[in-house]
Amino acid sequence: MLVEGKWTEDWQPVQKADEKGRFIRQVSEFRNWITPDGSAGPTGEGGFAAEAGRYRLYVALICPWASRTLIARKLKGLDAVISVTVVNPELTPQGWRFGGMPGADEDPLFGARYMHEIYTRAHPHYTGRATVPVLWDMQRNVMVNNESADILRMLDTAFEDLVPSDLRLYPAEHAAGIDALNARVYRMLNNGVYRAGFATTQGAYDEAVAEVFAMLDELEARLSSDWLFGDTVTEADIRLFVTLIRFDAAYHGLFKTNLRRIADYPRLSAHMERMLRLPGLAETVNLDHIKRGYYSIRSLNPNGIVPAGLAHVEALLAGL
Ligand SMILES: N[C@@H](CCC(=O)N[C@@H](CS)C(=O)NCC(=O)O)C(=O)O
Repeated sequence: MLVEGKWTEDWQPVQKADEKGRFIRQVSEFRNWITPDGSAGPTGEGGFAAEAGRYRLYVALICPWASRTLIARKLKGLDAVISVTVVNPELTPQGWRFGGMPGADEDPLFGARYMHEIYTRAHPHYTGRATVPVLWDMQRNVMVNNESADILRMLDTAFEDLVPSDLRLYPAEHAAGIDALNARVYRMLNNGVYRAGFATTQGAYDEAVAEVFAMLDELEARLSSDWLFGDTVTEADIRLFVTLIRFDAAYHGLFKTNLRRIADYPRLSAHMERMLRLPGLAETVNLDHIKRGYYSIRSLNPNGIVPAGLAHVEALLAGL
């Protein structure tokens, strides 16, 4: 991670653990919002007006948090408005790097080799991990935001004058319900799989796995209609999908969340497929990056061997 703007130690996936060996994720630091007129958003400072070609998203296709933002960009029709740079999915001793395999881009703005260089450009004395996604302002050369939950939400409304859309990912009538479900899905499932995978005690693992499958069971029972809220896709569906699509490919094996696969849940499988059929959405999924990225985490998989299986997920993607 970076300490006072200097890369100080080899990259380790476990960020922080509590006294019981439970994995703790770092809190994001850059929290400004793009808004239609540049006024300040719910957090951070103003000065980030919606403009075509001004902003860039740095993402990893392995990363569920980054994928949330890519999906919102697709569903809101913002491809031509916000550009994207994809990092290499294999984490190096210096964290994310650019280029080096199909589907991984070089950094077009600064020719950086590592993502942490983007952070020190934004903040020369930054202390913390150089995470993705990052939303970058190419006009002012500053980081707008590095919290995917914020980016997902701002993309729903920030560009509506430039690119009108009928789709509301966070509709007012379901806002409270979405917030309540998001909080539980985040804790028990999205981050729950990481808490299982990076647990350093049996007790922390047992607790996390139980929560992961309690939430999958609950969502399987709940999904009696196509979407989690109302009759169209919302951000709650996006936040569920990014974990479902990685589950059988990575979490089931590497993170040992192996009581059941998503393929064993008919409604969750159908939801995943429904998402994949939304226009453009499948372009945000790269199974090769997901597998190679997760299985490159040496502390969990010392020899870096990528498993062969997964015919069912590959067949689903191939058949779209
Ligand atoms: N709160 C952040 C979390 C992002 C995050 O943890 N990203 C991971 C990849 S999935 C990362 O970049 N990790 C790099 C590191 O820990 O050094 C968000 O949701 O945007």
